[in-house]
Amino acid sequence: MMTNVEHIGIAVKSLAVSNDLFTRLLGCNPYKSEAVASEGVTTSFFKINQTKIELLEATNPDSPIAKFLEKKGEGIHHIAFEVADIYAEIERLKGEGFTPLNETPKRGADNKLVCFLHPKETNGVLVELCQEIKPS
Ligand SMILES: CC[C@H](C(=O)O)C(=O)SCCNC(=O)CCNC(=O)[C@H](O)C(C)(C)COP(=O)(O)OP(=O)(O)OC[C@H]1O[C@@H](n2cnc3c(N)ncnc32)[C@H](O)[C@@H]1OP(=O)(O)O
Ligand SMILES: [Co+2]
Repeated sequence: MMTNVEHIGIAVKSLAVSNDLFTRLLGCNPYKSEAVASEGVTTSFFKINQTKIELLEATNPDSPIAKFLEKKGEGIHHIAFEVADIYAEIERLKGEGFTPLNETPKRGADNKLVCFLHPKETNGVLVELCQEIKPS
């Protein structure tokens, strides 16, 4: 089952500009910046108590973020939920009639395994599942 909102993903044109904006807005600096080449993004993470904000800038024109920006402009891109066992959650959601975009979890940012559901199946909200990768 999903346990909490792990992060809110926000598509931005420029991390440099938005890092400054969110630093002023939230009153704290980002705690990390990380590129995820497989997704064509560079991310920047802010954390206030248990709430995380993930800023995402596209690193190539084929990136989902580039397409999103082209179509919708800057704004909330996805909501990520934390799960304890992403494999079990994928199976549970399939049993509920959802079709995960990637049945095999992929490596995300911030030391996570991730999976996405299509916004068409979730009232127009791109949903991400995140499981912390535990040290083996
Ligand atoms: C993993 C690293 C990091 C992390 O947290 O660890 C990330 O979060 S990376 C985030 C970037 N990666 C992804 O978003 C992967 C999952 N996304 C996708 O596979 C695609 O973006 C997909 C399938 C959601 C849409 O791709 P498509 O090529 O179909 O794009 P279209 O522009 O044709 O969109 C089709 C349809 O969906 C609507 N749409 C697209 N993106 C979103 C969105 N983020 N939220 C809501 N709706 C979205 C788009 O408007 C189109 O609707 P239509 O009514 O047909 O115009
Ligand atoms: Co995310």
